[in-house]
Amino acid sequence: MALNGKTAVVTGAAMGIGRSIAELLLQNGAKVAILDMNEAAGQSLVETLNKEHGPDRVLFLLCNVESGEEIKAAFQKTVETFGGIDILVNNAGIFNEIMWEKTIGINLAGCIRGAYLVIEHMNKLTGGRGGVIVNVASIAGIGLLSCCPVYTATKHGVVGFTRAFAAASVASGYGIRMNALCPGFAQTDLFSSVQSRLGQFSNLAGANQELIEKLGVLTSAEVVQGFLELVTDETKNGQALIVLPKEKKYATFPVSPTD
Ligand SMILES: NC(=O)c1ccc[n+]([C@@H]2O[C@H](COP(=O)([O-])OP(=O)(O)OC[C@H]3O[C@@H](n4cnc5c(N)ncnc54)[C@H](O)[C@@H]3O)[C@@H](O)[C@H]2O)c1
Ligand SMILES: CCCCC[C@H](O)CC\C=C/C=C/C=C/[C@@H](O)[C@@H](O)CCCC(=O)O
Repeated sequence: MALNGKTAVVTGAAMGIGRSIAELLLQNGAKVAILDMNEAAGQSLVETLNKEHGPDRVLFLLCNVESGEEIKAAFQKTVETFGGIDILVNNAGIFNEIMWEKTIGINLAGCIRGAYLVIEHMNKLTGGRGGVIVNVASIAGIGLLSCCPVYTATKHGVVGFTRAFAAASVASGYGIRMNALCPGFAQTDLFSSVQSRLGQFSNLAGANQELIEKLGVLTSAEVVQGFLELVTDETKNGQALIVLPKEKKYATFPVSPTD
């Protein structure tokens, strides 16, 4: 899929990985709706991007992905402004083992909520032009991170949802691809604040630090190169792309648990 002229919606795009994804999409000629619950950061980013990319290509919409109503309204505004939605990036996420139900509500339910609400705008069976959804999971969606069982569960959930939805979309003729981006540690606000949000497993902070030193830390710019591949390569559907500082590879899964 060529990005030029396409319309993308990116959740949690006021900063961090989401911001880098929005910038990459703009650099490649797409129009972008930035959804975030941080209004000050979102408005300030749009002012910067308007100067860099010209007016009328970027839109900030205040939206908490915990609310289906807010997501629905933001998608509607995007369609009215840009004429449709071709790409959805479910990126909004938090790391908080203390507020674990909120973590599930944002990281996993927020992703499902976004996907199910964008179907009406993309589904070829109901007059849409098809599209692609990328869910920002994590390598904690493939392997475990013992310091954060709930974060790990949400990201495993995102990967499972991605694989099953992709198969369901093919079987149903929706014309919507879905892939999961699975980065390792990346230098963002989420990453910097982990220590104070480990809750009952803060005793495992040291072991986690050793893992960080072993795997290294990605820049957001490195993460988004993987994203570009998942969006533009039309052969990729139901894939989970692992991105680490020195390598990029697709996750493999057993064909069937009974094999
Ligand atoms: N930083 C890492 O090491 C890392 C690694 C792998 C995957 N990820 C995933 O990447 C995604 C982005 O993380 P990041 O590191 O850029 O985080 P970040 O904290 O830097 O940015 C997250 C953005 O999401 C927004 N947000 C949070 N909750 C929201 C909500 N309910 N509704 C709307 N917006 C909301 C925040 O306001 C912020 O702008 C997350 O899903 C995270 O799990 C991060
Ligand atoms: C505290 C992490 C905050 C950022 C979370 C991000 O989503 C990044 C996750 C990055 C790395 C995950 C690595 C998982 C590795 C496992 O597969 C395994 O190799 C290591 C198990 C070590 C352990 O017991 O925790």
